[in-house]
Amino acid sequence: MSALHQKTCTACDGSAPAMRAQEADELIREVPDWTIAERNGVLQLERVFRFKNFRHALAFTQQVGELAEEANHHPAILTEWGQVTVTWWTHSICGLHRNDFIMAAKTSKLAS
Ligand SMILES: C[C@H](O)[C@H](O)[C@H]1CNC2=NC(N)=NC(=O)C2=N1
Repeated sequence: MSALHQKTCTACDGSAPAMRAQEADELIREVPDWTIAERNGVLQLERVFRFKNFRHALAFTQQVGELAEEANHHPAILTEWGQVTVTWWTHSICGLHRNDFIMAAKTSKLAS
């Protein structure tokens, strides 16, 4: 089976059920640098990427934005001096979908 970062997001029209915590706990093993957070009852995937200054953080932000546009799947991104916090979840289902784990793996690949 190919690695998660090589997979493509599938269409998610909002009819798919949000992933349960147990399933998310299994998939997180494939993206161990990411954390599952719950905000307002919504499970999300989050990782902080560190950079040496704001310019590098901004360049990474742009790369993540391009990745998101290609996949038509979009994260929340907080860009600060020296760090970028990327948060993935699927808005249409108010929770996690396999797509979020694929995007997390692709995001990590950008930074490696
Ligand atoms: C119409 C368009 O396909 C949708 O609004 C997409 C865009 N990007 C998205 N990104 C994320 N993270 N979740 C969504 O449900 C989502 N929906």
